[in-house]
Amino acid sequence: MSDEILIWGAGAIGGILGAYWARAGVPVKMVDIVAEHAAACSTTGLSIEGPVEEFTQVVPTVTPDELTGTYSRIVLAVKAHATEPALDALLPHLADDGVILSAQNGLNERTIAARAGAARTMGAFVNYGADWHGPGRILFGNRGAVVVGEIDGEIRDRTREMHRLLQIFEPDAVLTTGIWNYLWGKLGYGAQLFATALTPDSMTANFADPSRGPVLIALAREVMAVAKAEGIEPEPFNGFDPAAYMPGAPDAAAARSIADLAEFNSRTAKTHSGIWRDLAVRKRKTEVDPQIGVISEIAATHGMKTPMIDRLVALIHEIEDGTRPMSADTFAALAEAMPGGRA
Ligand SMILES: NC(=O)C1=CN([C@@H]2O[C@H](COP(=O)(O)OP(=O)(O)OC[C@H]3O[C@@H](n4cnc5c(N)ncnc54)[C@H](OP(=O)(O)O)[C@@H]3O)[C@@H](O)[C@H]2O)C=CC1
Ligand SMILES: CC(C)(CO)C(=O)C(=O)O
Repeated sequence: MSDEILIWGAGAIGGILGAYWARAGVPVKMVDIVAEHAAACSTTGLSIEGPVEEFTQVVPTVTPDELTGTYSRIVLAVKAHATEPALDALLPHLADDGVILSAQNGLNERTIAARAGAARTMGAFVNYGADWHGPGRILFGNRGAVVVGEIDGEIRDRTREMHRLLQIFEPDAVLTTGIWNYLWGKLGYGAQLFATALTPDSMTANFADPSRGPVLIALAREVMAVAKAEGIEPEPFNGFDPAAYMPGAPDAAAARSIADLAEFNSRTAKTHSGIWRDLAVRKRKTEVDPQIGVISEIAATHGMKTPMIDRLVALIHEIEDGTRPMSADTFAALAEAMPGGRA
């Protein structure tokens, strides 16, 4: 069995982790389906670009069909809708007593636990900003919250070890007994980010637009109400304040969180979300179903309705299908689902 940490998905999130760990001398290997990217990382090196830090680091990287061996620690960093196909190829390489760490947006830990077993699943919440710019090139746009924890809340030796490893990359990384609280917080923020991608505008331009604030607030309120029904107590991070969107919270608190998110996102070199990038640059499907659609499925188990989320998912699909543009009008179409009608 190999001692190397295996990173499955060497894109924006996984590639940065791999470059930092390799530079620190941590044995690491990456796996990615983009053969040109794997070749560049292994030979000329992976260039981390942007305002946080710039360096080039060789990181051994292979395509899934080239991988051999068994690994005790695998970091999964593919988009949420690639989780199942990635697991098909990954599971034969996971040691019986090994663990998969999900470094993704969404509730992928549920999918991983169903396939790999709960004992072989660990959760992470990542909010640093990064974009894959081409083979061997990743923009590190900004530092952001990084949190790790077991899905059953216990802290084990392996959890402490993963926390120590994450601190090599992000010194402020947090070790938590409540990883689901962070993942649900990110779902609320994630819904807002999907809404910003209905338009061509930057994340910060969306959060700073007074006419869009009420829509972004209504979306997060819907997600936080579902979190509450699930018995989750979402955690705040980088300007997103879950308490501000909880049932009964004053409008002023929500408005303050929106202003804080405008401010946080004004300081990144990654101006637009990964969702916007999938739609506008990569021209491909987004993670909307496993990341956002799942919220209405969970809401239904509590007898709750999520009209804003449902409308958001439908609008993103229409952009993916080319039947709607990314525009202010498309954002306005989301506003029509607000409680009481338009903002
Ligand atoms: N980028 C960011 O700033 C942030 C992203 N996240 C989350 O992190 C997760 C990863 O996103 P991100 O790094 O941006 O995505 P990227 O698309 O940049 O990276 C994922 C990489 O994995 C590759 N891949 C896809 N399927 C497989 C597979 N089956 N086996 C191996 N490799 C595969 C992709 O190839 P291909 O492109 O060809 O599909 C791509 O190179 C997502 O859930 C995202 O929402 C969270 C916080 C911030
Ligand atoms: C904007 C960001 C980086 C926030 O973490 C993100 O999650 C995304 O690009 O989808």
